Amino acid sequence: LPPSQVHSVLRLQRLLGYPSALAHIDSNATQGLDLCGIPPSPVFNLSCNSSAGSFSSTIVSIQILGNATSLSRDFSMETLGNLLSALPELEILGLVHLGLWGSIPPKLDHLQSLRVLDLSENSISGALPDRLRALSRLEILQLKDNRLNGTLPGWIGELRSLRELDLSNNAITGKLPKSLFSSRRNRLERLVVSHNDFSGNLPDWSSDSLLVYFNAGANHIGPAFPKFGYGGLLQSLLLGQNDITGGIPRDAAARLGGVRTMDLSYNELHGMPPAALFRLGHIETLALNGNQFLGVLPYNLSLSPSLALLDLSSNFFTGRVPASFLGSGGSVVVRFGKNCFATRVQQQYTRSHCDAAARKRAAASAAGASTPDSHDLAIIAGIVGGGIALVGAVAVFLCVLLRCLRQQKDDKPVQYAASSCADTASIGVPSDLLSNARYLSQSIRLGVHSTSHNRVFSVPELEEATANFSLENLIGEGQHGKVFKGKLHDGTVAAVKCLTLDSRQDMRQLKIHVELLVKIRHRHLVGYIGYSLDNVIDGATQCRKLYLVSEYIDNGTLRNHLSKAEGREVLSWSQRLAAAIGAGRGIQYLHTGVVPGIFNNDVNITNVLMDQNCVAKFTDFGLFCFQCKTSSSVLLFRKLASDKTDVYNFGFILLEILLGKPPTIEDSKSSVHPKEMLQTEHVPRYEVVDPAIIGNCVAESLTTVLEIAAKCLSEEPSSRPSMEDVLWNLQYAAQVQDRVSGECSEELPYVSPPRSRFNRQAIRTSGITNRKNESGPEFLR
Ligand SMILES: Nc1ncnc2c1ncn2[C@@H]1O[C@H](COP(=O)(O)OP(=O)(O)OP(=O)(O)O)[C@@H](O)[C@H]1O
Repeated sequence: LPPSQVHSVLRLQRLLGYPSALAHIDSNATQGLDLCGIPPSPVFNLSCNSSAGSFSSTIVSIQILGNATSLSRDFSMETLGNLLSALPELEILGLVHLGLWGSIPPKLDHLQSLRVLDLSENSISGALPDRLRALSRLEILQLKDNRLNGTLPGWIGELRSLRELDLSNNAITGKLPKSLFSSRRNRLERLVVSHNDFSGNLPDWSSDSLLVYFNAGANHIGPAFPKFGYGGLLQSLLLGQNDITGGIPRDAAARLGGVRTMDLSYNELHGMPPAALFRLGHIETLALNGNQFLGVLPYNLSLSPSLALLDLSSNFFTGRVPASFLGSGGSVVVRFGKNCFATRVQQQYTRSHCDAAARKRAAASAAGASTPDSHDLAIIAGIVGGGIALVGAVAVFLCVLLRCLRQQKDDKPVQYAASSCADTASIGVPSDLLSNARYLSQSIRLGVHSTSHNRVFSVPELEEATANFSLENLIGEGQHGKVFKGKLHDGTVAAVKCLTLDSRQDMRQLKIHVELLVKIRHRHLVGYIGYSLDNVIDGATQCRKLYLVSEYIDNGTLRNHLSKAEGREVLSWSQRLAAAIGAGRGIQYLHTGVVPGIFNNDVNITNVLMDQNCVAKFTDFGLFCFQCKTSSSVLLFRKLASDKTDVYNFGFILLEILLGKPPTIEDSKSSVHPKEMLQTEHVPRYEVVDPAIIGNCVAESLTTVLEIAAKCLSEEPSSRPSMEDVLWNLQYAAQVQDRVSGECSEELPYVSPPRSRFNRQAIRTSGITNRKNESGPEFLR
């Protein structure tokens, strides 16, 4: 390399605060430094080109993946721009998760050969500088997860070579430029602008657009439904959480014939979705939930055979549930709760709830407060036939009224009952699609780390990481298989779990499921970093291997922390509550934060791992369908599973934190099984509680946990509480404890006293909490 280029790399290393990705570059050894010879790794890649007949090379690619949260005050984007402009042959530039801050340096326009520019996951602010329009060879522009603002310039769609643009998770405002949607201007196939502040209608979509993937979820796009050209190539249309109002035009299905994933959830769509939408030839995921659709779906509504997930929940549908939604044996998951269907399946509201919404909509249409949907418009057009506007308005009113009346007549009179089930639906986290990147951004919003690691590993890579799955690296073995400790290429220490699969299992569905699992991120879940699916099928067993790679959590299980082993102090009552709340939050996220929910999660105290900061993290989730002998459909599994098994098993975790040891008959001082001690006929006794917590544990707090544990362990699933209810009680218990003892276990929201007081009287009189401390709170003695 010419010395000037070596110098630039060394200056870059200094400017970026010596990130660990560049640790192997000796900044003092300018002489003989072979930058072009450094082998590529997942965090650093530098490649060079040497032209024929020339003795020197030139740098054509630099990719650095950092782990910084922010760079020092001395950092300057301008300096970065100057420095990079000294590498004019650069074709690929990736500076990801390095904490870069400031505006994009205009000088990047000197990099005329640039094909890939990736500055994702930094803190870059400001607008896109106009001078970047000179980058005519740019094919991929990734600026996601930054703080960009301002409007999106029209020239962005004029970059003739552009194939992929990702601006998600920024604060960009204004309309999306028309140029982005025309193949005459660019080669764009993938456009991701989700989680910004874009507003206004989308420009008409020309039929020659090459877009295959379009994600503009979580903006303010609307009110008009976008107009798509016929015969487009679009496969993923993600427009959830926007402001699109009115009906879905009847010809939308014909225009979107190739779509596999369609998310229109959480808009303000109303009327009736066209039946053709449900029958799209390639559709796999269709999310229409969280809108204002109303009316009666045809009982014989047919669904496309390719459909795997249909979400119609949280609308105002009435009448009978279409037969296809309840059909058994198929692999489609249909969510239709929170409507007013005449069924007790999934949670339904009473008919009056939906009728009120229908009246409101009719009134709004009549008052012209909202745009009438296209169907209404067609009828108006027919009636009015180009007549006077006033007559038109009256006609709209009459028409809507007539439709409502006809609809009421058609609906069979059914007794609608409000569901008595606890509301386990999503709270705050919107429904989502299996393949939607919003999972990641939601997770990031929930305060979790970069997801850059998620990837497919090769088997040799994992063999290298675990020294050929050597015994020294074996951490343990559970019902799903062996777990090994391993060191990945980039130095990350990971746990590698080997699962055995029946080769007859539907690999496509399994892959969808695993790809979802590796995207899930939550503070209280051990994240899966990636996976590897071995293609070799064992001739004797007809099984194949799946390796799941997850974060390595090295502070033992919650069970380890309840006994004095390895010089560890046992957890206090507050700490036990914090751990239970943490694990519970992780499990609740699996039930309600992912759609369809993930249940039957092998909830078990040895699957609650403690990190160095004593934060509890639940692991092994989503593995219910991986046993070798099972060949049933993954999606069907998910459809049939419920949260009540997890709640039951969570009861055992609560029991163990109370007892301080595994709840087995042999260990119990009593002849009654500890679980039964919590039931009505066997009132809990003082002796069952771990002596280590007696004395610092507030009686009210303990009683609350005893009660909710007893409820979780009810034999009858319908008597068990939801995870949300359990958490609510645990938070109350922690709050009572912390207020009195002054221990602060974790930041907890304030909760009022528990709603359900299960068998409180029996427990109170059992001798467990009946001694009042004169000087204040009741401590258990
Ligand atoms: N991500 C991880 N980091 C550190 N240790 C782990 C991790 N995952 C599992 N382990 C450890 O590996 C061992 C085996 O775990 P595994 O989950 O397979 O079985 P288990 O929890 O003991 O039983 P079960 O199969 O019933 O869940 C346990 O000791 C567990 O603590």
